[in-house]
Amino acid sequence: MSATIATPLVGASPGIVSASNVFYFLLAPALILWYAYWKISRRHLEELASRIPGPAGLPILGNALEFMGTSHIIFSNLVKKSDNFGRTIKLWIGHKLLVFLMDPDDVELILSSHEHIDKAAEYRFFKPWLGDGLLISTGQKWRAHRKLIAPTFHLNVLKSFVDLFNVNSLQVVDRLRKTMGKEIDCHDYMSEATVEILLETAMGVSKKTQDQSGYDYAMAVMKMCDILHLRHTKLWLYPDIIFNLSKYKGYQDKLINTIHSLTRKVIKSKRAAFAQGIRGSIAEVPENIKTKTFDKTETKTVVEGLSFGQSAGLKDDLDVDEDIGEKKRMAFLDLMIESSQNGVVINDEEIKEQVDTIMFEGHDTTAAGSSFFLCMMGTHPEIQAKVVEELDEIFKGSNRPVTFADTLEMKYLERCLMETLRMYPPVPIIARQLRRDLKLSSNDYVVPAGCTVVIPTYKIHRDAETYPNPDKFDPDNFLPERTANRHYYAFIPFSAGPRSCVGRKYAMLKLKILLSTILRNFTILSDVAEKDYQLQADIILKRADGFRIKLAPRKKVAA
Ligand code: HEM
Repeated sequence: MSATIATPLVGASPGIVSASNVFYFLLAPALILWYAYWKISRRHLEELASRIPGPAGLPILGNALEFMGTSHIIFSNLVKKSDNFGRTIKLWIGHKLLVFLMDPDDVELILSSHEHIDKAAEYRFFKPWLGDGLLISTGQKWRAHRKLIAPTFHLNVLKSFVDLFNVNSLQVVDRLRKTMGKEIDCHDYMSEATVEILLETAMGVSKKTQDQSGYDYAMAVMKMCDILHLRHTKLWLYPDIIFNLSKYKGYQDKLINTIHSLTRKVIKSKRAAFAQGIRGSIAEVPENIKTKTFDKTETKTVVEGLSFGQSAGLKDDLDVDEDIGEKKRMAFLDLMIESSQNGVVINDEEIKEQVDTIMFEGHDTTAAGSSFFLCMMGTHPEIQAKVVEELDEIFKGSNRPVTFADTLEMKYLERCLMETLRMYPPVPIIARQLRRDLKLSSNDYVVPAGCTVVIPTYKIHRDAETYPNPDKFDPDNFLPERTANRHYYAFIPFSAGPRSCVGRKYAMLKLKILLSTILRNFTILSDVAEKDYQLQADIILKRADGFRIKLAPRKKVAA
């Protein structure tokens, strides 16, 4: 159908104009008006931004060219460039303003706030995968679900996981034993193990009943993170309309399908167990691994601060002292299913979103943390020897499994773990959307509403004013006398405040059991110096060159 309209304005010849001519005739002024309105609405943001220091950018593109090249090149360029500025830096990616805050006083303003809790717009790329789960949701939904989920990671729930942490750690040791003397990428082993541990503990299903290996799931997650990182750094892939036309969309759909098929199976098998009246994990623990017989720790032990990854003096909703009652102390997926049965707090779709979120956040972070730890042990044999000396003191050559009480004795190992998380924080940046102008504490700058505030944990943890000799792996950075004098917000591997990591205590307990079990069995060897690590930050911090180590059997100390 031809769309023409008569117009008296254009005379008799030809007497009519096509609708498309009118459209283009009106489009130009409309665009000019829209641009003028857009510029005026951004005047405040641009004016405040102009006072904040940052590298010079190009018209329209801003600093987008800084994000060219491989993940490793982008990461090392940004880290190097940021050394030329102070603790507040701005960057423009096209029209998007990013303000990096590195002063712990300013970091505190954001992380301790109950107002600045909205995640940055870039987190929306996670949506097809994680839906509106705890990591990205905000407002009332986030508050209600945080309140529901945080108690499922209470220490008393975690203690019931100790045996399964042991069983799974011993199975990793069996897998690693087959690699003696060969160079391996330990991240492959850690990813598989951390997925399987999550399945058997927080999800409470048996990994044997899942007909997909933890490794396949972990690899799909890793590739998904590559795509998300690409979208974060390549300006043209921001709009869905362009991304959906790119080759990456089909690839992403396939990966999400692999990831979601595991989630669906997990929920299905948990529901089936629930229907049979089974509560708690259905994964089996062999009799000889059950620690009940020798762990004499009081059930109500409350351990805060550094033992569980938090700067001494900081508290969050995981540090609840009171015993919250037997009924409420359920593991994550048990509680989700039970709550959904009355449909009020959480519905089926929301359970899926939360399971996807916990499966991702719970495995990839700890896989990176444990892999960096093993590399540190290989690169610093003298430090490894001290960790082993402490383990020999605790276990006296016995093969017995690790108890909760043992983990509290692993003070030196804990300091090495903290130092690993300082130098190689698995979540290297945290980003929030600012809804209101924010006057900084450390200087006179005002960060404008509408920008993305970036908290670069990696840089904050390597600040020479806070950590003398920041690029040296020194577990003594976490001696009580040193931590006591440090700003709480200068060490934030698990973030802090109301949106801190809900899995912080889970991660610390699991890592101590997993890593001590590996070190009791093997000597870790590595000939790659830290300066040669090729770091990349595809959402989670990793080594682009692989986490390469070798293992040798360790001789047991006599009992
Ligand atoms: C070494 C291990 C871990 C590290 C370094 C880590 C770090 C973090 C960080 C920095 C955040 C804040 C992210 C942001 O604001 O964008 C976070 C959030 C979160 N983490 Fe972890 N995490 C670890 C392990 C875990 C584990 C084991 C779980 C679950 C079992 C978990 C579940 C979560 C969840 C659900 C959130 C979102 C919390 C919220 O927004 O309310 N994490 N984590």
